[in-house]
Amino acid sequence: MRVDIISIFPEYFTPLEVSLIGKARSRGILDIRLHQLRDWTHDVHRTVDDTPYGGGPGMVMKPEPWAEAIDAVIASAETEGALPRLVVPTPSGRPFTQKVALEYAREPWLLFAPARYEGIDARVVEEYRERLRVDEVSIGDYVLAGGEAAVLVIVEAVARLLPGVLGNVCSVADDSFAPGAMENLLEGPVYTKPPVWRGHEVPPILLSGHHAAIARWRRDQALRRTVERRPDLAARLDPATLDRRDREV
Ligand SMILES: Nc1cc(-c2ccc3cc[nH]c3c2)n[nH]1
Repeated sequence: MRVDIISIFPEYFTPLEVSLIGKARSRGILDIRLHQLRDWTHDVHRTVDDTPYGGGPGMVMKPEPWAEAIDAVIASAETEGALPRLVVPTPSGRPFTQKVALEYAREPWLLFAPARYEGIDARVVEEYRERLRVDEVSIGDYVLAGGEAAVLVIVEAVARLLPGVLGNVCSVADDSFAPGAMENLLEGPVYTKPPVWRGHEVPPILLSGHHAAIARWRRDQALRRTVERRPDLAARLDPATLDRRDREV
């Protein structure tokens, strides 16, 4: 997968050089390319923003630098054999969920446009909707100072789904929210050695070796945690699933 990120703070993405993503890049699974938006300005101050039409606080990102940067990145579409999906993080976007992460993980090429200030002139998204698939996505109902942190979140959530990135394939299938058995379910508690730590014992079932009973216990813990912490997700569960939780307690 190729990932292009255009930003006025490319140094924000240094974390993508370490850990799982860093290894995936060195193994050629991920090809992440960073671009400084200001390289597509033509004034001495390398200006990327201006005052908002209609008044109001803050500044808006000018359309020209973004369009020149995006055009430059997608110019290599011929060699890529396809155009990228343009992803624009914004508080007003569609929710970025595990389902969307799985969708993105199937894409050969993602192009991220993290904004700053009050956002990017709306005509940029309008312009590229004619040529690209454009997604305005939100990573949650809170407001960041810019889109870079959202891009880090999205890239990590997507990269870990790519074949070869995570060591143990099973761990992806068991993710919270993963389609199938874990859909709309939170993961339950996890434990490792020592069996007793500061007087806290590991639940005995986990040391029993009874794999079917352990699987049932884990699902029950996931159901309990979901009902307690995320009633909105629990409401989507099959009532029979919830009933079974009660019977198996
Ligand atoms: N989910 C979410 C996205 C954002 C976001 C995205 C881009 C910009 C640009 C300036 N502030 C921004 C905030 N906040 N929260």
